[in-house]
Amino acid sequence: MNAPALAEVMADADLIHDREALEDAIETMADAMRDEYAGDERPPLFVTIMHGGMPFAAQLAFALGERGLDVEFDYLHATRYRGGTSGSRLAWLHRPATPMRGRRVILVDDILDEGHTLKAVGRWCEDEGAADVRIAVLATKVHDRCVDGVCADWSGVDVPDRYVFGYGMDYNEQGRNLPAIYALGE
Ligand SMILES: O=P(O)(O)OC[C@H]1O[C@H](OP(=O)(O)OP(=O)(O)O)[C@H](O)[C@@H]1O
Ligand code: HPA
Repeated sequence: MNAPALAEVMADADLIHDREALEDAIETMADAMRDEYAGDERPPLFVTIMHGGMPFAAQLAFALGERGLDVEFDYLHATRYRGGTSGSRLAWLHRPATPMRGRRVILVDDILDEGHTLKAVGRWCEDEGAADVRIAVLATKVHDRCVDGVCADWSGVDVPDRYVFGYGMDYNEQGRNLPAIYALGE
């Protein structure tokens, strides 16, 4: 069966965080991140987790640049939801090309939900020899199902324990470019 169209879903959805709130949260996060890396000789490796992390990563990168912190870009694609609303086995679609050995790595993603994605990706970076792996997410979902030992070093906003979309996050591959976060109607 086809998923409902975005317009239908939006009619029932709740606005959770508007664009202004998200942009403010990103600015605040950039202040803290700049302080963490300001004294380093080499720029951190800023790894965007596709697809969902892309809009947030772009905005965070500009906010860091504005504060004088250079970052080196790479990206990876690992997916657990594949357009659906519940997670399954993690599939790697692309791994970063930049050698991780000795690098300080920032993993940049839209949401920390149950944490399986960031746990697996973080472990892979460590296995590749990263000196330090930190996590920056736009949103953290509030529940008690997060895998042990995974938490974001920087998180913009909390979201309720509902399926959320917008600002990079999809509802059946729709709505990623909405400039706010919504929750599916209950
Ligand atoms: O904490 P978890 O429960 O592991 O879920 C979080 C992950 O799920 C989403 O990715 P998704 O698998 O939907 O891939 P996509 O970004 O390409 O949509 C999101 O972008 C995170 O990477
Ligand atoms: O609530 C969610 N929305 C979109 N993508 C996600 N990936 C994990 N949880 C979510």
